[in-house]
Amino acid sequence: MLALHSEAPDVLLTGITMNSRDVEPGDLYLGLPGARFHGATFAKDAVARGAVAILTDASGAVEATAAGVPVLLVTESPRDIAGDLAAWLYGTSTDRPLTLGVTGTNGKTSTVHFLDALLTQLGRKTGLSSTAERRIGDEVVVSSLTTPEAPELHALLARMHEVDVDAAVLEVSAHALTRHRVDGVVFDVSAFTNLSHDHLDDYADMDEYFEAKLALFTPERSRKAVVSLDTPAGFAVAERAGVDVVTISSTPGVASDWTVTIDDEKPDSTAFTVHSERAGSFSTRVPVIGRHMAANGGLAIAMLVEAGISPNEIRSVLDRDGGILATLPGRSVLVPVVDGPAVYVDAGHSPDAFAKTLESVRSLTRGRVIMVAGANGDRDALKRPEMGREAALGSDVLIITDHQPRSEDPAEIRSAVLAGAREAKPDGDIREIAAPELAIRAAVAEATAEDTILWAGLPEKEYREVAGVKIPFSVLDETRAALTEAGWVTP
Ligand SMILES: CC(=O)N[C@H]1[C@@H](OP(=O)(O)OP(=O)(O)OC[C@H]2O[C@@H](n3ccc(=O)[nH]c3=O)[C@H](O)[C@@H]2O)O[C@H](CO)[C@@H](O)[C@@H]1O[C@H](C)C(=O)N[C@@H](C)C(=O)N[C@H](CCC(=O)O)C(=O)O
Ligand SMILES: Nc1ncnc2c1ncn2[C@@H]1O[C@H](COP(=O)(O)OP(=O)(O)OP(=O)(O)O)[C@@H](O)[C@H]1O
Repeated sequence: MLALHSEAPDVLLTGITMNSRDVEPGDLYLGLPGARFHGATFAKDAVARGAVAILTDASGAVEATAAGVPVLLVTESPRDIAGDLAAWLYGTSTDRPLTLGVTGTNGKTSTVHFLDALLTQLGRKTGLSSTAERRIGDEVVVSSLTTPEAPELHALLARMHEVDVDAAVLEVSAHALTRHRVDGVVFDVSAFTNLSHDHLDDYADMDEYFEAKLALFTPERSRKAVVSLDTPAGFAVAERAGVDVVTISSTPGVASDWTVTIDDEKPDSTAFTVHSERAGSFSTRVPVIGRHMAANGGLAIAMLVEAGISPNEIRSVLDRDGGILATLPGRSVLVPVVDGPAVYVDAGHSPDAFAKTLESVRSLTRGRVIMVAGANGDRDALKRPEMGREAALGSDVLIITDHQPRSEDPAEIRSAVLAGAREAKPDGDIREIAAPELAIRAAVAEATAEDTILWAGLPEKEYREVAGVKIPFSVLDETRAALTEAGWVTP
């Protein structure tokens, strides 16, 4: 499959990358075909930055050869070997920290942040890769994709090993599995959270999306798996996984190795007990609302026990600290208001995420639930009416607004969400306010101290992408400003 394309002198490779902009001197540059470009187009740039060899396919051969360094030709799909090549070059098959991975439609980011917090509480040095953040110990690494491309991922693990990171916690997206980004990584423990409607722009149907996730649970990718039975897909993963599986459930009445039961729900935390026959009970809390978040916290604890960390050590740290001390970026963030409405912002952008967060908000609200919601452009359009439906069914007042239209017409996105909402609740109080800064102000104007406002669907970023342009915008700052202008005190 591999062929040397030029009269190649010996070269010493010290790194590997598939992005010309990230090339370091001594790197092997992978010039791979993509949706927009062929990576070989950037071969000369890569060499100018210090690439000492190029790997490409037949269609990239001419441009790669013109760059003047040895070229390796891969006749079939070169992406398929990138992970193994990177693992070999960086030695990450053996020299890497304890590696934990989480996949599923929702709860990946939350679970890896719970894992990271708990490991830190246990005195372990951690590395983390999530949608929200990428970090090696205290060193922050810039991230764009949820799961980095294989060469970047292996470099990350190698660097973690170099600086004595004890455990790496990684979010594994379906795209990462489909696109070979985690190839060459064998997770010590991997986990499955749930499966619900999302990403049907990238996958033909839910079956294909499920198969993408299932690929994590093979001996090439995982040693052991903790699988949540909270959605029907969990049962199918447990049945079809090619590795040892232990199951966990937060659904009453479902038999599983680990169970999560809710003990208490507060506006700023959820107390729960996670139990297994072998490890006993852990009664603790997560600093965020929702039974689903307790399920994620229980999953994190179960993963650490299954990874071999002593249950008693975990129990004593949880008791000492009063729970898992995580800060979840943008996930059900409580905006403090003195004697006012409870206000949350949540990054959830799928029908099930809306439903779960609304359910927990409802159980904590004496008055009305006022929701500000929107959907993003250039992503699965089929889920928009379903998001509208869940939003309408779970709230008393629903304000549909613009989030990140990206290249799409925002009015069309709103109208799809509105259609689902109005169909589900024809007599509901459902409004359309395009500008998000006005939508949150309308929600605040409506709210009494007994009510809860939930603004869901926008990540905690410093911008919104509109017509391809990133406009400065902070969902948290905007919410605080709206509350202050309305006379509420926000400490
Ligand atoms: C569908 C998909 O995943 N596409 C990713 C993919 O694009 P591509 O292979 O089509 O690449 P391309 O842009 O045509 O470029 C071809 C090649 O030239 C290289 N290049 C390109 C330009 C340049 O100046 N130099 C250079 O070397 C690129 O690195 C690439 O290897 O490789 C690019 C480089 O790594 C990624 O930026 C791009 O992610 C796009 C932006 C994306 O939106 N991905 C989403 C769908 C995604 O992966 N999301 C999941 C999370 C989903 C979730 O759970 O919410 C994720 O893990 O992030
Ligand atoms: N276990 C769960 N079940 C259902 N919904 C959940 C669960 N955990 C979190 N959510 C909802 O999904 C939203 C996103 O959570 P999180 O960021 O942890 O998921 P994710 O899988 O990383 O998603 P993404 O990478 O697409 O942001 C949360 O803000 C919450 O609304």
